[in-house]
Amino acid sequence: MSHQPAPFPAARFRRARQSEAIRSLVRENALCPSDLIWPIFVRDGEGIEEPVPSMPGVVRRSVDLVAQAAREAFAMGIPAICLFPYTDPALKTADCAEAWNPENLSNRATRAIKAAVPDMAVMTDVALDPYNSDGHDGFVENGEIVNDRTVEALVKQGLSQADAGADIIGPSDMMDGRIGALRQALEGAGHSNVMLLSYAAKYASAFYGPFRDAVGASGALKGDKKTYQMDPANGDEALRLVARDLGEGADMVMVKPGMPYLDICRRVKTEFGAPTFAYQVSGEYAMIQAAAQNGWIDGERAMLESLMCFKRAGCDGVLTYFAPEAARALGA
Ligand SMILES: NCc1[nH]cc(CCC(=O)O)c1CC(=O)O
Repeated sequence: MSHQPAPFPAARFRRARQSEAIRSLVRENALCPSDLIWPIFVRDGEGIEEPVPSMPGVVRRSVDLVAQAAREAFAMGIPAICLFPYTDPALKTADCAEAWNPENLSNRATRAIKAAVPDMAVMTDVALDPYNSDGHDGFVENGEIVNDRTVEALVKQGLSQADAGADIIGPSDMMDGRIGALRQALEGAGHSNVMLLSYAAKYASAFYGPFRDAVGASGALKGDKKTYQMDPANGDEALRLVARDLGEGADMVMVKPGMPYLDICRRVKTEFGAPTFAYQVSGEYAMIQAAAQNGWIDGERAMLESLMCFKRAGCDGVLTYFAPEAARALGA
């Protein structure tokens, strides 16, 4: 590509910005509802929609209302939903066995969505934090988050999600070796079509705060997640992790959080060309909503701009709590 434009006035860049018709002709990227994966929170009960205070506009839904929400989202062109369970503290045990209970909330919600909207892709989360009384994504032994025993549990969890009908399994735990172990187990169990969307470059971030409220893990979390999630100072390491996970059998990779890590999105897409997703996490959502509620920014414009920027950075799609609102704003 030549970076030497003709001298003024042969080149007037404003010509290409003079009207919406012209701007739309030269626009480099597009944002559509089909770029969006909608993360939702599932809770027990029936007919319940319970607001999450730190995420205005986001609710925890009972399974029956999850199915209804999926129907509405699919009608707006959103192709995938990602499930996060709000687990009753009484079900959190040292062995995290609820994580692979075929009747756990996540598996029931998967079956309900698949029954209501068979063509909607269901993505599930592999990590132990919703089931672990200390809020960590892995087992804790003598203050250490242990890797290999955790991977064995993650495999059981992933298999139970595949058995329930999940299309895409998203390991968000950041243990080493889990993608290879999951891929091998899925192949062995006849789930060769189940996809792995690896949270390959997941950072130890302050932007997950509202999510931990939403799944009831905030009070529970002892310490931090810095021994398994990435240091925000690192970029090259993200490329090594993506290479590793693609090599172990990931079909798609994710960068998380999103907006502060667009440089990582671009580097991952340019380097590997694999399906690349960003997670616009709870804290990013909360920032935009809070500023909009205060009248400090135009919430809809900020939402659409932030989502378009993921496309420009090379992402194929975005996990975002804004999915239904964005689809509506895009005219779905
Ligand atoms: N396995 C945990 C998990 N899965 C998704 C998120 C965060 C999502 C968000 O903030 O929106 C987290 C939080 C964490 O790592 O503590």
